[in-house]
Amino acid sequence: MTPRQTRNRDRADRGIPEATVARLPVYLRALHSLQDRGVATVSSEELAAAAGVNSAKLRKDLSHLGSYGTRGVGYEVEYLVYQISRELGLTQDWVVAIIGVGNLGRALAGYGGFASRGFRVAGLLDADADIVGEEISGLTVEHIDRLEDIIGERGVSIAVIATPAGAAQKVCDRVVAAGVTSVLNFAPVVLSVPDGVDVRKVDLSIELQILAFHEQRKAGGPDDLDALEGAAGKAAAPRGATPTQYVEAVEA
Ligand SMILES: NC(=O)c1ccc[n+]([C@@H]2O[C@H](COP(=O)([O-])OP(=O)(O)OC[C@H]3O[C@@H](n4cnc5c(N)ncnc54)[C@H](O)[C@@H]3O)[C@@H](O)[C@H]2O)c1
Repeated sequence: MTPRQTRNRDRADRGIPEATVARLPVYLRALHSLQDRGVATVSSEELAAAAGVNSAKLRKDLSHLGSYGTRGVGYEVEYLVYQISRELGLTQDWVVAIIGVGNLGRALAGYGGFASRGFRVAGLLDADADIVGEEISGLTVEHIDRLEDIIGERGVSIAVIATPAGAAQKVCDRVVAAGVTSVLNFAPVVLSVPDGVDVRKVDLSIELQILAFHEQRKAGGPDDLDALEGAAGKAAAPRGATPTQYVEAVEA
């Protein structure tokens, strides 16, 4: 069993809800910014406000990690960063391959923030012979024909798909067949994957549409999110929800 599978099983055994897992990166980001400001301890109210959730939910989430804070003092920032990082599997390095090295793939390849968070880009792959061989951020773009070898040789565990929509499912099938069980999909298509494979989809146009909705509301449009949620027949997003929280609520 891989370390990731072991951790998932442990998490399932301890019954950490998926919704809690989805909020842990948000807490971590807030904690990192507290660390940057030299803050050593934080109350649940402060951390909850920084993360945009209510403090009761935050305390419940953190209790799943066995972290209860100290009455009157709060949580020790450094230790909480460690606990959440450990839970999310960020205390080890993850090897990432980016497939599709066009506008988006290049931007992702050049982003320095992955490495500092434990994600090492070890492969850039493309189908276009004109792009293959190009050097981007210290890596040479390789041909998609080498996908399976690269995944195996370099221990790739996360595939980032930045191909056009029409190519994404086939690429996904190949990475999954090669043993990758985590896919970050930027292509505007819903990928089908077997059980045991996690796909996260990033869609900036959805985020923009939600911001447009909030803009309209600020300008005196529909009063709140209920109309949109009602139309979609979905559960209510928290009032003042960030776009990401809104999407999570709508997708729940
Ligand atoms: N999720 C978002 O918010 C967001 C934002 C922008 C673009 N996108 C999507 O991301 C994808 C990439 O956008 P882009 O602007 O970089 O496009 P692009 O055309 O610049 O790049 C796509 C790259 O994929 C390569 N490619 C095509 N088929 C392939 C295959 N079978 N295997 C490997 N590589 C292949 C192409 O050669 C090209 O280099 C598109 O699907 C686009 O719709 C998503």
